[in-house]
Amino acid sequence: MTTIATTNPATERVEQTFDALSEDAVDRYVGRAAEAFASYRLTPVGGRAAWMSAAADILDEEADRIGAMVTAEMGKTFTAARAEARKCAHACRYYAEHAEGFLADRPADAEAVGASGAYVRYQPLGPVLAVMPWNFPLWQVIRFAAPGLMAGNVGLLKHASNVPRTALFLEDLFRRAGFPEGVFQTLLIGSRQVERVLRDPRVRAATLTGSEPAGRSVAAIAGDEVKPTVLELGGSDPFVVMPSADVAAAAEAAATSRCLNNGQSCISAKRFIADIGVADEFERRFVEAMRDRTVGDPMDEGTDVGPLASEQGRADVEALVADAVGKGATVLCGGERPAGPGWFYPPTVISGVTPEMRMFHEEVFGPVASLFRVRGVSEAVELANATGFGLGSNAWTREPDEQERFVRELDAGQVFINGMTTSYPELPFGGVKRSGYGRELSQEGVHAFCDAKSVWIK
Ligand SMILES: O=CCCC(=O)O
Repeated sequence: MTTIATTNPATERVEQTFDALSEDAVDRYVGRAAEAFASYRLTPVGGRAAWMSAAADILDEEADRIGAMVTAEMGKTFTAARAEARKCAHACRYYAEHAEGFLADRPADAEAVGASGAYVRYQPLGPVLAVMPWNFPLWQVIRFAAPGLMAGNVGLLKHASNVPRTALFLEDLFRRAGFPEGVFQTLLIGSRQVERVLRDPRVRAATLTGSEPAGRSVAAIAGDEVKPTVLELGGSDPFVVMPSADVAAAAEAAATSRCLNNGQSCISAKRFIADIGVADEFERRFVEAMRDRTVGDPMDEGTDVGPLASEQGRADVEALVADAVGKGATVLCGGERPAGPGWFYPPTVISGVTPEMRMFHEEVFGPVASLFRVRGVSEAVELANATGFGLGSNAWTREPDEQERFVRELDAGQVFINGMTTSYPELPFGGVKRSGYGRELSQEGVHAFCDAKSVWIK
């Protein structure tokens, strides 16, 4: 039985528990979604845009309150939680402004197909089940919902069980913004109830951001039902530093990326690969920057790193570090949990990580970096790609030829040169290999849940 509860990771105190919906209730929610879709799909895009802009205004106006709610549920710093609310507002506005263009009919060569007119029309799929994680509990949902709803779909959210207040807030947000009843609903359900919803013929597609096992399971059921899916799974992003790089800037960005969201972001850089020409300097600066991060109360605006979201999450990180150290790796900073309540874990840098260690292959979902040394671009690319994941990637070099090689050869859905991987509504987001498939955000995110209907007229 899944516990749906708000437990403050900084205090370990359970603040509120929630009952999961009964099967009958879930059935009513799905029915309401199907009914809402029948009329919502016909609403003009301009009307949807007005509601989406209203959602953006609420997110901006209430960013402080929303931020405090998120911090209390999953432990990210208040500063980061408030920034997340504002980023969501920006995304809602972006789709309100651009969706009409993304959804416009695309003309085709009528003469070539023997027609007097031919074009492609983008039409919504229907109710989409969104299975979402706790790490960016607002943003991960908005990343689907803003483009998805603008395209005329309706959403059913199954959020992670540790962020129920945020999940309910999101339903309320879209209702208050003016979207018709049933267009966006939160299902407070456990993961065992997901299969039934996904197999319901009224649900037409699914999107999942989360772990690889969860992705496999949802994709397998959806495949059996012949329903499309978008999967955004884990990552173990490389961060390469070459001799021509601005090493000071790279080291600071490296620490920011690794400590982002208390180390719990799929696109945090996790494996730091420095060319031998700058490895000593990079290591010194990076370890210093990681040591300088302030760990503490996530509500305090001076805190850089709050607690991990769960006790299990911290135990998983500790097990990966212990495995590496037990097999000969060296801890350069951090590596010990602090005393006292809260699921804190300090920024940690580890060198000497080898393929025998779990950390070499697995995603570390906490502020722990592994450090490697290579000679030249070919070795850097080989090591960067020596992972089953392929979400984001970062390379620091001022040499145009090297930049082009990293762009071409890194196996990842994103490559950032002289910067850290970040998601933007303006750019498609997603992974390759075991990091998933399909794209969210930008025009691709709108089309992900559309049928491209070919129209031929004589
Ligand atoms: O955890 C992965 C998503 C992070 C983001 O979209 O910024």
